Amino acid sequence: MDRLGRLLLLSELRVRNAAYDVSLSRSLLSWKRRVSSPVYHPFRPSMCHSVPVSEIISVREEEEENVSKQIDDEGSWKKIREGERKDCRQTFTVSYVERCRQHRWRCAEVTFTCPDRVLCQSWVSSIREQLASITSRPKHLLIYINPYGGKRQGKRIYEQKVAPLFAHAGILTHVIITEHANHARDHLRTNAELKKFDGVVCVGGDGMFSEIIHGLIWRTQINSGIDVNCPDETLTPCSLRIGIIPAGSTDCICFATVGTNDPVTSALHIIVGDSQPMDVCSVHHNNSFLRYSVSLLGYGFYGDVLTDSERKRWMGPARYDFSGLKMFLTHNYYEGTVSYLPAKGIMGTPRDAARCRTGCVVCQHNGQKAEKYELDETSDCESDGEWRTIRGKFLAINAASMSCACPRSPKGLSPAAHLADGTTDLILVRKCSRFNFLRHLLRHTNKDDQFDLNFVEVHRVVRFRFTPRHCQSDSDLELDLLDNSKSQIFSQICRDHPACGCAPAYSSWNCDGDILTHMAIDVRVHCQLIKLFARGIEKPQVFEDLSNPCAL
Ligand SMILES: Nc1ncnc2c1ncn2[C@@H]1O[C@H](COP(=O)(O)OP(=O)(O)OP(=O)(O)O)[C@@H](O)[C@H]1O
Repeated sequence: MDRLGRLLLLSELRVRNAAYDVSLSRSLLSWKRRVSSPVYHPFRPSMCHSVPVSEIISVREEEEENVSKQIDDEGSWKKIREGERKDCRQTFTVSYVERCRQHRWRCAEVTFTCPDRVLCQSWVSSIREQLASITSRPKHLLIYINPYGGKRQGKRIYEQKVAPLFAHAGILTHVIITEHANHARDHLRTNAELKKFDGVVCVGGDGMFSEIIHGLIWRTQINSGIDVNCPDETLTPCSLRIGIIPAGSTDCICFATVGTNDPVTSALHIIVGDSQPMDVCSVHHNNSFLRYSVSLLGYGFYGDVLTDSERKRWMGPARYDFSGLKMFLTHNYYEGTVSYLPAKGIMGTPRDAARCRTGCVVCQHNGQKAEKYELDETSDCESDGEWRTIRGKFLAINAASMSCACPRSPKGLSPAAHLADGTTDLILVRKCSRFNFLRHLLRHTNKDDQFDLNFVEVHRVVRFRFTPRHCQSDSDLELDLLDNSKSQIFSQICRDHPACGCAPAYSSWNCDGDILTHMAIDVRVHCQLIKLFARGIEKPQVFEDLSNPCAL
C-alpha cells in the first residue's frame, strides 16, 4: 500500500504490441510485461524493466510530421491530420541511460502506446514534471573545443556525438572553438559571463581540462578576494561544475572520474547532472603561485620521462614508451629533502584494498572532516609542528591525488588514492638497483603491492614541500654531511664536475603532464575545490543491479 501510495501513474500500455503494466513514481519508471500464462520464465529478459527517473534523458510525444497515412477509396495514399485518426499522438517515447560494458553508457529508447490521447499526454506531462524537479541538471553550458587535441577529432566528436544529445535533452550551449593554447583559460579568467551558465565543458584532453580548472579556480579566487600567491590561503570552491568530453591523447581525468573514455558516456553524465567533487593541489614556489594539479606531481623518473618525451612529440604517443625505456636505463637519482604533513584522523590508507568508487564513504567522511579542519583556525598546520622530514636520494618522488589509473595502467600509481578526501599519496622511491626499480614498476601492472618493497614508502599527506639538495640551506647540508660523510662528499664533488658522468643534480616536476620550471615547491591539497559532471567509477554491484531491473 505504501509503495502504491508513492506511485504517480499506473496504466496498462503497449510496447511493441505487447501489453505492459507501466508505473511511474518519483524515483522510478517501470514497465512489466503482462503474462497471460502463469508459467514463470526466469530467463526471459524483456519481462520487467526499470529506469531511475534521474536517468531519463527526455520524453517526447510522437512527432507531428509522423502523421499516419492510409489508402483512400480511390486507392491513393492520403495523409491523416492530427485528430482525424484515433491513434494519432497516442504514443510517447522515453530516452534513458542504458549501461553497457566497461562503464559505458548509451542512450536507449522505449515507445509506449496509450489507449487514448488524454492518457498519453498525462504520462508525458508527469514524466516532464519529474524531470523538471531535478534541479541538478544543467540547462545552459559553456563549451570549449580544442580542435587540435589528440587526433584532431574534437570538433567532429562534439558535433556528431555530443551536440545531438544535448539538443535532445533541451540543453542550451555556447560553443567556443579555441584558437590558441590558453584561449579557454584566459577567456574563463576574464571575459566569460559565468553567471549565465550551469557548467563548463571541455572537449579535449588533460591539457584542456587543466586550462579549464586554471581559469575557473583563478576567477573564483579573485572574485572572493583571495591572494592566489599565498600558499596558506584557504581557497573558495568553484560553483560551476566541469564536464570533460574526452578527445585528447591521454584523457586520464575522464577515465578516473567516469571509468571510461567515451564521449557519449561523458555527455550523458553531464545531461543527468552528476556531481563528483575533486581535490586540487596548489603548487607554489617561494610564495608565488605556479600551478594547480589534480592527478600526478612527479619528480625524478616521471619528470624526466615527460621532459624527454616533449622533445619527441614527432613520435606521437609512442614517445612515452620510448622515453620511459630511456629514462629507466639512464637510472638517474636525485638528492633532496621532502617534508610533509601527514593527514590526521582520516579514514583510509594508501595500502587499502578498497577503491574510491561512486558514493565513496572515505571521501564523504574525510571531506566533512576537512571542512571542519579549515574552519578551526587553532589547528593551523605549521604551528602544530607535525611536519616530518626525509632526506635522501630518490629515483622518484610522486604525489598521486587520485589513483592515476588509465587504460595503459589500470591500477594506477596509487590504486587506493581518493578523488575527494582532501589528501594526496606521497610516494618516495629511494635509490635502488635497476632490477628493483623494474620490480616496482612492473607491480603497477599486476596484482602485487607496489609499495611492499623496502626502498618504497608511501604517506597520505595534506601538504608537502620538496627542496633539491643544491637549493638546501647551509645548515641542512651540514646535517646531511654529518649523516653520511664519505659518500655525500663524493657525490657533492661529482655534482660539481658533471664530466665524471654521475647523475644530474636536478630533475623537473611533471605536474599533470606539464613541466614545472621550479624544483623547490610547496604543495597543499584543497579538499573538494572543484566539481565534475561525473559520479566516480560505479561499483560492479550497481551495474549488475541496474541491468537486472527486477532487483530494484
Ligand atoms: N586551438 C589551439 N591551438 C593550439 N593549442 C591548443 C589549442 N587549444 C588548446 N590548446 C592546447 O593544446 C594542449 C593539448 O590539448 P589537449 O589536452 O586537448 O590534447 P592532448 O593531445 O590530449 O594533450 P594531452 O597530452 O595534454 O592530453 C593543451 O595544453 C591546450 O592548452
